[in-house]
Order: sequence, then structure tokens, then C-alpha cells
Amino acid sequence: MVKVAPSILSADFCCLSEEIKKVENGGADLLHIDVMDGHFVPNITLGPPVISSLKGKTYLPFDVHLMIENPEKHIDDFIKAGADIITVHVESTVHLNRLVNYIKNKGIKPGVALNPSTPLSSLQYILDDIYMILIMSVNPGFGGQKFIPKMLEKIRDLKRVILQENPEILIEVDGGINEENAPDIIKAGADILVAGSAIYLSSNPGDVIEKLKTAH
Ligand SMILES: O=C(CO)[C@@H](O)[C@H](O)COP(=O)(O)O
Ligand SMILES: [Fe+2]
Repeated sequence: MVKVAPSILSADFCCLSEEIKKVENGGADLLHIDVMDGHFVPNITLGPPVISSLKGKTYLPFDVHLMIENPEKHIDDFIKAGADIITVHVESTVHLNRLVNYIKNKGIKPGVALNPSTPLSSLQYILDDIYMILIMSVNPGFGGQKFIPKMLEKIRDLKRVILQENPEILIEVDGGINEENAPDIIKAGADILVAGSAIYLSSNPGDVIEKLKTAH
């Protein structure tokens, strides 16, 4: 069954621990935490102090999505803050191999994210080192955007062609996911669905999580 990672970007920031409990009780598998620096993407969100303050407030693993320039400069802070998975964008660093292996050697699961227009070929020489690939299905920076339909083809190509030799790598899809498009995204090959606004702007987050998990 597909896993669901609610993004706290669309949660009410004034009461994050209650907001996290809502999705924990609603059956979430991971907690997706979007870190934005106002440079790599045109928005600023939160950093290591907020993440470490949430550790111990939930048993959900922290799936930290870094949308920051030069992530290598800050990686130790995110590790110390309690990240379980750290995903970095291929577009954000010129030393991806070094960074991914640094994360892995610290005992954290490394993920690699691709913006919508970044080709899958950029993953070719990093596949042996990673735990997860994050396919952005919106241009990163904001919650509540529309899913880019062409990304279905990208997920299918990733699953069928690129991951033939590394089927254990998880495919996470992030951006514009809801109950209506989840079946197609799952059919294309997603293992983890990230959803922010669909879950947090709903009056019943647990119901949406359940519908995403059982979509087919
Ligand atoms: O990384 C990002 C946006 O850059 C995402 O994780 C969004 O936070 C998902 O929000 P929705 O598109 O589901 O509202
Ligand atoms: Fe994200």
C-alpha cells in the first residue's frame, strides 16, 4: 500500500504539535517537513530549531525536504535536529555525490529531489547511494499549487526504465496531490504521496489520508 506523508507547510504554524497529532492519529506514515530559504525557492519557511522542537512530539519519522542553496553548509544542523530522511535537490548543489554519502554515513536516509523540468538522467550516477527519489509535481516553493500532468510520464519512466536495476529505491511524489489524482499517481509508480493542502485544509484530515492510502 502507498504511504502518505502530510506536509506541515499547510498546517497552522501557531500549534504545530497539535497539527502533527491530527495526522499521526489519522494514519500518516511520515511527516513531510518543507525547508525553504528564500533563495533556492521564493519562499521562507522553517529551520532546524523548529524541527528539533517537534522531535518527541510524534512517533512519525521526519521526512525533511530541503529547498535551500548549498545544503551541505547546513546538513549537520538538520541531522542534529532529528531528521530521519533528508532529501536534497540535484539543482541545489554541485557536489551531490559527496553530500548524499555524507548523509548516508551519518546513518540518515538520503533522498534526491528533481524539479519538474530536471531530466531523470541526472540520477544516473547516484542511484547506488540513495534511499528515495522525490519527483516534484509542482515547481517548489509553495503549497496549494496544481499537479503538473506531465509528471505522470516522468514517474512512469522512472519506474520502468531507471529503477529496473534499483527497484528498492522509493519514489516519493510531491505537489498538488489530492483524492482525485492519487489513483493515477499510484498507478504510475509512486510509493509515497506527499500532500499538504489536501490534508490540512480539509475538515477531516484522517479521512483524506485514508482515501489517499486506499486510492486505486
Ligand atoms: O515541497 C513542497 C512545495 O515546494 C510540497 O511539499 C508542498 O508543501 C505540498 O503541498 P500541496 O501541493 O500538497 O499543497
Ligand atoms: Fe515538499
